[in-house]
Amino acid sequence: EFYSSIDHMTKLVATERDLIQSFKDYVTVEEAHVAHLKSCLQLVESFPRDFPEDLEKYISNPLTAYKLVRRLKSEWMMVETVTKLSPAPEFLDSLSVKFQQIPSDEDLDGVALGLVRLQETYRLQPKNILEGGLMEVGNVETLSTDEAFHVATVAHKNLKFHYAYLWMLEALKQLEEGRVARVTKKEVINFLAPFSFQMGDLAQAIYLTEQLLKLDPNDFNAANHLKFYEHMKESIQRNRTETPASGAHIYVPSFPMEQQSYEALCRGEGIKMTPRRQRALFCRYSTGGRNPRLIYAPMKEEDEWDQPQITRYHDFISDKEIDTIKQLSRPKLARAMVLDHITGRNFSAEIRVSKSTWLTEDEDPVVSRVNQRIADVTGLDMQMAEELQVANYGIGGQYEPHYDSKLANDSEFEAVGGRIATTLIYMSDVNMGGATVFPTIGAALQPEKGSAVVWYNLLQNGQDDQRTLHAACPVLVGNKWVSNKWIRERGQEFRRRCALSESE
Ligand SMILES: O=C(O)CCC(=O)C(=O)O
Ligand SMILES: [Fe+2]
Repeated sequence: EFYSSIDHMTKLVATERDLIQSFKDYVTVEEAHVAHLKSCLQLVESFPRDFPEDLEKYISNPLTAYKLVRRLKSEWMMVETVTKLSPAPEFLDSLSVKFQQIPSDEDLDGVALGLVRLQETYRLQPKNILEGGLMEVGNVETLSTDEAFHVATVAHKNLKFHYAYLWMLEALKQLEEGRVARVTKKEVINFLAPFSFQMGDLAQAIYLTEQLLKLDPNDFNAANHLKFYEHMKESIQRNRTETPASGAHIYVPSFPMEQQSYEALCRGEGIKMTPRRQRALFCRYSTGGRNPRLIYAPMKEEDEWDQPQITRYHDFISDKEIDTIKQLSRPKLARAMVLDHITGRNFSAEIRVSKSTWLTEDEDPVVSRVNQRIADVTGLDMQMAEELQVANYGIGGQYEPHYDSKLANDSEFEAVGGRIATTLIYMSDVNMGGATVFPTIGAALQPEKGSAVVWYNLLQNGQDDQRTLHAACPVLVGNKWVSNKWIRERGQEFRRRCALSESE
């Protein structure tokens, strides 16, 4: 599928351009064909049409007989051939091959759902989206009535009722303004009227159902619904204490605290760093403990967080190295999987929407160079580290809160231990959204192209550090590329010493 990676989506632009050209070529050939048909028509129209009463006499002229038979045998046979001729079979064939590159229904719903997910996280109304919220990148887009209707139905199918409602209202508003659309007012109101009731807006349900009856006075369903709504209204007015049945169906999603905190952090709210603690965060040049490779080119090291320590290395990787890594990954990118702790199987899920792949050192010297640099700045042993993972996030691309260290059922676990540390390399800036956030501690890291952040997932006593729960916020505008390097416990015994106390 396309929607989970912007990189793959860009290919669709080429696909569309290609389709336009092919279709144009095809129409040219069809036009030539029609011109040919017209000339045939002209020819047959010149045939005699006024025959004398006495056909027998007429046909007994051998020249006439000859001409008639010849016409039927030759000209009409030609017409038969020409009309049966498929003018451009090769074009039709190539077109059907190209159609295979057209996104699936799943893709279409995926991008719509991505949009709704962004709305949820960043609290965006349709208005914010249509009137410039996303225009920073300089391309002004808006949604047509049919598109608004589609987004609404996808949101509804995915139980995102709040946004389904708002987009459906937007579609209706556009129709009332007289916009031309394939969807009709009746279809929209048919959806919206009972939906208004479910959303707790009885007055609107009544108003809309009346509109339906105006459009079609014989609408039996609408008449019945209206009776029911009127009855509800009366009973509410009669007995104000009676809880209105409207609203009974409202789906109120209850997010666990962590989820709320995650979304707030993504919006740039709720960052828990006191000024006092902030003053204790520093920037310095690091030689990785007099590492010979860093002595002459020390790393720009910055404290991002204190408890637990999260460190950022600026200019960790060059633009050229990034280009190479992207180039190596592009053909291999596939939808990222998550591990099911119960079955031990990998599966694709909305909680992780991105495409990823792994790069080995034999693929290019850049991979070993980057791995070496990770070893140099962390001072950890790379023998048991996982290969370099590269990920590209698509529209609404995200990774919901998780622990990198959680690797139940990992067969390697016994041999090489848990993921003691994570190095996350940002290979792009992101225009809007896409931060890496830590909901438990209230930290948010902005992607900065070329920088890398490092943290320990395990405490010094080897247990999971619960504070390292983290997430990749949905990308709102932009194309996010990252690389992950997970370093395993085994081999670090002499690099990172065990703690003396239980909880360090
Ligand atoms: O992309 C990010 O910001 C974080 C990615 C992440 O946490 C992961 O892939 O495990
Ligand atoms: Fe992670």
